[in-house]
Amino acid sequence: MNQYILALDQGTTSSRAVVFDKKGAIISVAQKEFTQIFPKPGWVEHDPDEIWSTQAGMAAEAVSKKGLKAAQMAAIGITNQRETVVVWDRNTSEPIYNAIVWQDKRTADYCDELKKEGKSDMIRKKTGLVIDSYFSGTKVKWILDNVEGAREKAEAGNLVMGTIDSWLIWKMTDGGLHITDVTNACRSMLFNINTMDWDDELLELLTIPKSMLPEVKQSSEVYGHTSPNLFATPIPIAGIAGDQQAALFGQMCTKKGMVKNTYGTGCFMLMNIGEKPIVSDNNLLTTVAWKINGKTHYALEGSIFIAGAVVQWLRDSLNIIKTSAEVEKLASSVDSTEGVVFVPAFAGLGAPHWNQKAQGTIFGLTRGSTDAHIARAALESIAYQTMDILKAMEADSGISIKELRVDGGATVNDMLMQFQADVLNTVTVRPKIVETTVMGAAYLAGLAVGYWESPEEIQDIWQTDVHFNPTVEREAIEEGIKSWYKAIKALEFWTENP
Ligand SMILES: Nc1ncnc2c1ncn2[C@@H]1O[C@H](COP(=O)(O)OP(=O)(O)O)[C@@H](O)[C@H]1O
Ligand SMILES: O=P(O)(O)OC[C@H](O)CO
Repeated sequence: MNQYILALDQGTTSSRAVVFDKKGAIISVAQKEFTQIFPKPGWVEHDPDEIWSTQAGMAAEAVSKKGLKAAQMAAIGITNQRETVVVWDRNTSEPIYNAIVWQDKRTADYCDELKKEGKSDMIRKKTGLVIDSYFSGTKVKWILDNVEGAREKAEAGNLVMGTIDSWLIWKMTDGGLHITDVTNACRSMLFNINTMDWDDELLELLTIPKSMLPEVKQSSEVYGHTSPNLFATPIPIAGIAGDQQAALFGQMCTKKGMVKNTYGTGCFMLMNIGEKPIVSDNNLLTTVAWKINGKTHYALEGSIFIAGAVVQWLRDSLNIIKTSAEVEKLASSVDSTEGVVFVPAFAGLGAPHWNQKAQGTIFGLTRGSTDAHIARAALESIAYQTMDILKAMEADSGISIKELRVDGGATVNDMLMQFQADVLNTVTVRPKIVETTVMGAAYLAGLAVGYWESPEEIQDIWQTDVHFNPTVEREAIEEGIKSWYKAIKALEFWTENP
């Protein structure tokens, strides 16, 4: 009987399940979007039960399509939207509040207080992170401080917390496992990336009881098996990684200096920096790339909060396109933005600016500006934000980047990919299979159970589809870059002078 790997990708906007074969080919896919909850400006929540029901539903669908059977799955790998956090009751498995999503800004003022108290250096050295509401720790503190009775219950040992990987595995094992992996733990602002353990000083600072925390595991090992309530045959759960680290692995950026950028809701660029963490001098994050066979690899990361989401905004709020795909045609209908610059800071600005209070702004509008100019400026903003991060990465690592491997939903847009290559003046490489996030999770699980023998075996699966080479004259591009920096400066002034 043929054996396969089932990989689950619980993303910000949808839950997906994909079955892979040994050659890395996709055998079946199931995907479902779920509800985004915006209770107040700047707040973003998900219903943990809907996350679970959509993810479990998609897993069941993927393993039963095309005559497949659960018993054929050699292992399950899990990858997930990171930082988004759930607090639930250890005894009933009931969440006590919605999941607070990574984009949620409700703890921005508290983060500013921590900065004023002079905690930035200590937190950066221990966690590799800048203080920002993006990370899970302050979100958990908010739940404990604001949900009635939560703190007492937590202190009595009755509440547990976890990122989406923990929550899914808890549900998949009927509460049998409360675990996470190093790549998710390191996004909590509670985990020390030098000692590779939860940090008591940070837990005390954020007043989070240690009893709430999951056990931290490697990214590739057999953690346990699914409960018989999920699939008739228990399947080993054998890989966990946050989605961006999974994509780095799925892109086979396994050597120091290799870089990938994922263009989804946000954009996340990661550079493999080897087995020693580098503290960034340029406002990037240092993050754990993976831990396999006892060896930890680190990455520098630049996180952009709004990338493909700006296209959704054009579609859903401005209604100037009907589908995301239409943006390419509209943006290509003009040769330039005619001076329009769009900074889509709908959720503040992430790396390297870290401006929590920045808001989306469009500069340079004239009576001649049209929806096409705005659409083009929106796409260009994705490339400019990526450029800011690439420059910071080169400065931190001292490595000049030779090629950028790309993946994620927005990479189907050839115009965007070409513009990206032009702005970076660097070749942009799109692989044949752009499902690298979920593939990364499959690889991690497959390696743990011996489905694949070694990363070298997997290396041969990764294949290039298109190389986008820089083409245009630098002059026009440099003009555009100058305008982008002017816009970022103006936005800084706007937020500093409320
Ligand atoms: N042709 C396109 N051009 C630009 N952006 C696109 C295009 N098609 C989809 N997108 C964007 O890609 C994102 C979805 O990518 P995906 O990798 O599935 O995201 P996520 O994992 O964050 O949910 C959406 O924000 C969508 O607007
Ligand atoms: O679900 P995605 O692909 O938007 O990724 C979200 C990131 O993990 C947030 O850090």
